[in-house]
Amino acid sequence: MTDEGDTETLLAIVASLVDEKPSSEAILNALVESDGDPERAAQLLNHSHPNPDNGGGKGKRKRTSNLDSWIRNPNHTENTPKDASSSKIQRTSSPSKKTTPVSDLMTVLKQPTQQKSSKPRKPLTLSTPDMISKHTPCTIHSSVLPPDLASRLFYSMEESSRNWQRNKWWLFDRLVESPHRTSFFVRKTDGVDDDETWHQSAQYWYNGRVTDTQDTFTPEMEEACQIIERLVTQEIRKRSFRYPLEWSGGDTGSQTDLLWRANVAASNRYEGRTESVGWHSDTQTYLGPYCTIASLSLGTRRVFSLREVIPSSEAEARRSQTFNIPLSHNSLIIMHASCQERFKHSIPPQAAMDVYRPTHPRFSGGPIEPSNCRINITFRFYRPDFRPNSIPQCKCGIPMILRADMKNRIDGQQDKYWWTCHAGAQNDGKTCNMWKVMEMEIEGRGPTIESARRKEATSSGASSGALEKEDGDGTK
Ligand SMILES: O=C(O)CCC(=O)C(=O)O
Ligand SMILES: [Fe+2]
Repeated sequence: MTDEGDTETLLAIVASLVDEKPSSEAILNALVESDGDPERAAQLLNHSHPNPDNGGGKGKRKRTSNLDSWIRNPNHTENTPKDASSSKIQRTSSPSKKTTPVSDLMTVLKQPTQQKSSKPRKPLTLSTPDMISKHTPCTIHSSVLPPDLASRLFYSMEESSRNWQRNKWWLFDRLVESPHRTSFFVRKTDGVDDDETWHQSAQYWYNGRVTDTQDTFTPEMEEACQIIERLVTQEIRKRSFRYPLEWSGGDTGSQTDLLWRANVAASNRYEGRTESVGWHSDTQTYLGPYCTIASLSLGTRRVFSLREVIPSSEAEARRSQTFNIPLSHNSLIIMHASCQERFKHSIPPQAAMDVYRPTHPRFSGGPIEPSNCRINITFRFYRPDFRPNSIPQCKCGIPMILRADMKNRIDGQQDKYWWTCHAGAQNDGKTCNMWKVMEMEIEGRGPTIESARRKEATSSGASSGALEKEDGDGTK
């Protein structure tokens, strides 16, 4: 996972800007006080109380035009942690001494900052499917698998996940580590075609770390996937609005066709109430724009938080709202199109947590074994038009990653995506900093909802004939 927790990102950045490391608690408090701005938080920690709005206090550091050099060459001054009283910012488990959970430059650039003068709004708990559909681009589905399959899947994943690794990658000059264990799986029988190159994409999940892992769906995952694919397809068909850049391939209109298929899955293990994943949106390198992700919860109930990133153009007019959604065993949350473009999500640490008691024993006649573990499986449809050999490479010679420009999005019609260098994650923080705008048509990607509509208009004679471009075949 390339964009591990944004709160962790902020923690590491602030830590890199101060001389003596304050506690995570002190950094979080400073971040709360500075509305999530790492530079201001570092100033608060370095000085007693500079006021950036009236010219700054003594030693106020000038923001350089290049954030990268700003992060790499902090002008350290004295360090006086400020003990702020309230903390509405999402707390995550404390970073370890050697490693600090974080991410990459583009994540930093896309921080969901709050309005300068306003206090964060109180989080709203969404406890019913209707509330979730009303406030977010998600739908929730409880008891999605037959109970015995859900139990079998939980047991098998719980057992194998004991050996899963924590993701490790470089952020600037420090090695950081995810506050949970994770693993990536490729489907044996790719639901879309016979292409086996999805195995290459596993490397991306581990932040570019070369790995021999060739995990494929277990029989229980395959069984669950077949149920989930049908449900996701039904839910997509029910959506009243489809975004122009959504994938439209394979939709013949037949009700038995599957619009959405999972060809990979990523799984996370959260032990106890403190393991977490910080604020992030999922990188869209192989998912493409306006993707749909189906996330299955097994084991202990944890809260899933969503928070809208307010576009810069609306920052003065409205404030972001955090939504908390409790996810119980055997529930599926579908993050529909626009969720990765508009919202960040997280699994925050909790003050308390109920132990999970499986309905079925691990072995017939065996005892019920309570657990404090949550397993999450995100079933993902990697698009044929974003297959590994179509991903541009940066000057470092490795595949770039794709991100939506969340802060500058407009209306879902003309939004931008950026390809950016990702080498630094595994290269002692060294990156070529290359980036470029993703251009669907020029890169020959599709078919999309938009290109399918144009094709239909052209073939029905409704078009003026100006739109004659063929859709890409997705193999580039
Ligand atoms: O555990 C979850 O529900 C969320 C996991 C997640 O956000 C991810 O794997 O990208
Ligand atoms: Fe995610």
